[in-house]
Amino acid sequence: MAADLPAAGETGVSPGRLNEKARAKVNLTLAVLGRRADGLHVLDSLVAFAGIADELSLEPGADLSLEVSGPRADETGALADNLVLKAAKALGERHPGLVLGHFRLDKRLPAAAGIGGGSSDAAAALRLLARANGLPLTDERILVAARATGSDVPVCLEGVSRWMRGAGESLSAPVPLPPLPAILVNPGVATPTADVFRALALPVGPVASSELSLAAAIEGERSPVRLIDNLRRGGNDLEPPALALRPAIAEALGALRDQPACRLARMSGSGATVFGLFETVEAAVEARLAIAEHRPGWWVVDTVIC
Ligand SMILES: C[C@@](CO)(OP(=O)(O)O)[C@H](O)COP(=O)(O)OP(=O)(O)OC[C@H]1O[C@@H](n2ccc(N)nc2=O)[C@H](O)[C@@H]1O
Ligand SMILES: Nc1ncnc2c1ncn2[C@@H]1O[C@H](COP(=O)(O)OP(=O)(O)O)[C@@H](O)[C@H]1O
Repeated sequence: MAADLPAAGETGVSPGRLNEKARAKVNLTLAVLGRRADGLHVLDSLVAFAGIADELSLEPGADLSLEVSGPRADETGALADNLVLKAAKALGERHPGLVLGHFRLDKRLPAAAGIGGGSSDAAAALRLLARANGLPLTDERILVAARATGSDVPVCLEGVSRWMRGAGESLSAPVPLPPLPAILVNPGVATPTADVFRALALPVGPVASSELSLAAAIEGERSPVRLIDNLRRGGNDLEPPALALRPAIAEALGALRDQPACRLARMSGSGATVFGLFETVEAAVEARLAIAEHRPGWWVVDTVIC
């Protein structure tokens, strides 16, 4: 797939192709604290990133264009609606004369899967444009463009673990986590985010939440085992509506829980991807092999989350 879009800036001297990884986002916990008058939901979520990633590159130039290839290219929808282009245009509107260029996306992560593939691609596009234009990632125009592109894009901008609050616009300082051996399992059912929030059927206002803030318990934790114990005290409030819409998610969670070494199995974001946490990489690989053997149609990868 390829398309050319109108020029939106001056040609800079091409310093060559720039590359960025767009890592999968994982919501280790996700509490829904209420619904705002604008309809968006107020979240409190510990967001981390996995090693598995899409690859995005940019050949800087005057014209904005994108080509998408890779095993999951077909899932990204219409090229003109790609979040890479949305992010680039959002920044171009706020920065006249921005050097743009030709993006190439190698799409490996499933789309509409709760692991923010599109958001992470959009954030990688902003990082590439920042590099091509000599802008710091803290430039206000980049932050505003990230927010305008999607709720998950700001946290994906630097791609380090943080508490994400509000509708994604409020981020904590980085929360360093020990590397967590994990597997990601997607049972092959696209799960649009808006459908899952709608299924929660929350009225506008706060919800009574019994969930304790885990921030203090997790701060500075260097032991994966204790971290997983604390994460177990949290949850994902989007699991019940997502499971009602997509029963295959319950099967994926069941497959993880059947693995004796799996210490925590939970859905990420609005699904349908679920993650399992393990104490060692070897245990994660063994579980990945076992699940993949029984479910050849599912996307099952081992990775490390941090
Ligand atoms: C739920 C989360 C958790 O990280 O992840 P995903 O499941 O999408 O990966 C995110 O908040 C999703 O962020 P993102 O995927 O960027 O969503 P957006 O495009 O901004 O919003 C899509 C739609 O979801 C609903 N939405 C989104 C975020 C939010 N806090 N409240 C909402 O109600 C709205 O209906 C919105 O129109
Ligand atoms: N680069 C992209 N990668 C994936 N999906 C994209 C991309 N650009 C636009 N989309 C659209 O955005 C929707 C949400 O994608 P994604 O960010 O992967 O899901 P989620 O919000 O569940 O984490 C997809 O259904 C797809 O139509």
